[in-house]
Amino acid sequence: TPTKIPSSYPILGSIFAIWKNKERRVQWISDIVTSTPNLTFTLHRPFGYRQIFTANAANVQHILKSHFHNYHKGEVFRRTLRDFLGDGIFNADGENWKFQRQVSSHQFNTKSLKNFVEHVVGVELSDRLVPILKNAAENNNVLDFQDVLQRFAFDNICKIAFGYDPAYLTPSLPDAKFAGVFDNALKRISERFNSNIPFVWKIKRALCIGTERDLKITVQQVREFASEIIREKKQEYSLNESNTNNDLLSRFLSSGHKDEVFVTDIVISFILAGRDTTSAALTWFFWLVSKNPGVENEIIKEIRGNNSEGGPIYDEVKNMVYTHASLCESMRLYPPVPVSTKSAVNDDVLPDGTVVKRGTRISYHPYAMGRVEKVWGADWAEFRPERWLEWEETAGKWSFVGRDSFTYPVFQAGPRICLGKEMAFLQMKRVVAGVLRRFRVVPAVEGMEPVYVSDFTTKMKGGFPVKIEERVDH
Ligand code: HEM
Repeated sequence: TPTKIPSSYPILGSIFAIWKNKERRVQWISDIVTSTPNLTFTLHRPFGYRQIFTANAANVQHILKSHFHNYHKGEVFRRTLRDFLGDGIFNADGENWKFQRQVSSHQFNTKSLKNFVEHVVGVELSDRLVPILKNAAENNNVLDFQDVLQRFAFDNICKIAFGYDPAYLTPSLPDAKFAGVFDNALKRISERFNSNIPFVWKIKRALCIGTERDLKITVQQVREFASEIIREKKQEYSLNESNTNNDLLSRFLSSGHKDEVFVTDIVISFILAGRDTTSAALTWFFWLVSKNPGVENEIIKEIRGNNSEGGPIYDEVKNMVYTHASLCESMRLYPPVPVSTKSAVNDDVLPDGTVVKRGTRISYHPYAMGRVEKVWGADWAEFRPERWLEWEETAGKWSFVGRDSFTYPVFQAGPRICLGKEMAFLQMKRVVAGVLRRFRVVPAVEGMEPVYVSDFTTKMKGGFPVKIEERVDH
């Protein structure tokens, strides 16, 4: 294919092309990157700002692992997000990052994960999601499945992060105050990244006008809400030092970290990480499955093979190989985090020869990487879980054949690989089993082709309207 690199002009850079493609930034960059010989290109933004995009696995390994110390979140990223995320793990580099990573990692040990999938996810599923689906099936209602899955994930992550249940997924699908303000704050902060002239937001912030004024208000609301819960927790602690709650906040409090601002930062980062990611993955997954009945049948065979009442738990969920492959395959095409950006600390040269100047922003692009023909073959556009599987003739079952995390960096890779990866898979597989065992999820509009949009994570534009059918043979 001929390369599609946009024209660039002095001072203005490629502003016209950027502007023209602003509604489909991710797909546009993906088309360009996959058309270049090295799977790498440099976008010239206005005023001399450069940004390198790459879908080259050797470059990704270089940035995320072998030269990890040269690629930070960096000051631009940190300053842009600081008003919302403070110094939470998502917005931290160096020692501060290391410390948070270390304390939080205990939240993801086998015992915590077991508890999470059996209790937190299990209860949300049986007490909330299944009754809502049953009701929709009986009344032939249309549900926005994206919204339902976001509510599910929000309840879950709040319980993990600070042992608080916002009860966002209840039959009336209420406006939960915390979720609402969190959403608004996120939308406003991502506008900073998407503005074409990078410093305009700073002027607006200094003057406290427009979107920056709204941002200030919503961020304050998020933080007040979080602080209130934290204060309650601290009080619980002072009354009962031996409290053995297993949420993340309790873990930080019991390790002696009681600085309210700092623990608020931590909690907010975790909510951001765990909230829209699994719901985005599942939304696209259910759409793809609805279009591929052969895949749906295989998944159901696997779930029923597990055979436990009320849906499979920890060990069985772990063993759902075909479902695991189907989730990997849907995230290859629709990665919840489509692009992730680092900043070079010093001058460097990437393995493909691309020269990187100190301070340059460099983004690896999982969305493009799932579309590279040389890697996935001529049928890359097809949803085919079997590309992740091998049939073991003697055992009579599938086994999973993973890709290395640099070819498939959907969860990032290297020292900062997603902390919640295993938790996310457990949660998603439990939801898939709990839903598909009993229901069919059918797009309300036949032949629907959703529009992929993204800020930090991806969404289906306008939601995913579905009808729910209860299986007669469940
Ligand atoms: C399908 C679901 C998920 C996907 C695709 C995903 C993907 C990612 C990606 C790409 C990053 C790197 C972001 C960056 O720094 O640019 C990341 C980081 C992170 N994720 Fe996930 N994530 C998922 C679910 C979760 C869940 C459920 C949790 C927590 C409960 C979680 C916790 C984290 C944390 C704490 C980090 C920061 C790690 C660090 O900087 O050291 N993630 N994730």
